[in-house]
Amino acid sequence: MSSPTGNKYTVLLPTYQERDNLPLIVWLLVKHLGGCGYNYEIIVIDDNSPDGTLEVAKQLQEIYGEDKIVLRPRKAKLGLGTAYVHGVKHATGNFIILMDADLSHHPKFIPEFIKKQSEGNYDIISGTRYALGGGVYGWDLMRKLISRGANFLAQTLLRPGASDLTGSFRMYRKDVLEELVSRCISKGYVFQMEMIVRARECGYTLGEVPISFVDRLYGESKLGGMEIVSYAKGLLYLFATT
Ligand SMILES: Nc1nc2c(ncn2[C@@H]2O[C@H](COP(=O)(O)OP(=O)(O)O[C@H]3O[C@H](CO)[C@@H](O)[C@H](O)[C@@H]3O)[C@@H](O)[C@H]2O)c(=O)[nH]1
Repeated sequence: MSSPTGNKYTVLLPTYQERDNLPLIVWLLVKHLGGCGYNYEIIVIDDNSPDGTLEVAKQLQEIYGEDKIVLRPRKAKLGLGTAYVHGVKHATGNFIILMDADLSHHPKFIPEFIKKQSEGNYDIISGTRYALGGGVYGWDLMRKLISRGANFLAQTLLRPGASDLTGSFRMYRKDVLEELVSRCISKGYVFQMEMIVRARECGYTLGEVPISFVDRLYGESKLGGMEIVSYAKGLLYLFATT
């Protein structure tokens, strides 16, 4: 079946300890991309998860095919930002979707990203929790405050022209993403914010789609104290240098 838009979409799924989430997120991606006739591939970038995530990914590859599920594992946990950079090198789509593998980002929004992109011919589509129609469900008050606070600080200091700077559900033109990762120095969660700052520097256009972010049911967040410190350092660095 040919893709309704004539494009190929690569989904990058970074995984660390996502054995229980991977089968469902992959099934939902197959349903919302393959089921709508889109040409797509899913690249799983696993960082040697001790829970056997890679073995589950191999089983999914047998079910859905090697052209649909591509495995690009790494030997150690090297950080979320670098996992995306690694995945981009292997992507064959002309649009690339970055998202979490823990079911916080529902694949049902991807056709909305695709529609928005084609309506405005945007370089980047960013899913936003912090604009009208978006939301966060399942986080405790502390986690909501951390996310809102980080976003507010970044908005105030960087004025980047995107309402959700810390979110990670986005779609990029491949050449745009390649250019941005070549400029980006962040390795961890702060990568998402730096990408938007670099996009503004390059003059790329950005459209937003409201999304609902739902906290994971299985497994645990990897956003610990060290990541928060590194986010704060990254924010100050971007404020001072851009
Ligand atoms: N390969 C790889 N994957 C990783 C790593 N660290 C995290 N991941 C994967 O990255 C995704 C997000 O990680 P979580 O730890 O589940 O993130 P979260 O707490 O739900 O954080 C969400 O909110 C943050 C703040 O808004 C976002 O910055 C973040 O991207 C994410 O959407 C998951 O698929 C997780 O397995 C890593 O070092 N390597």
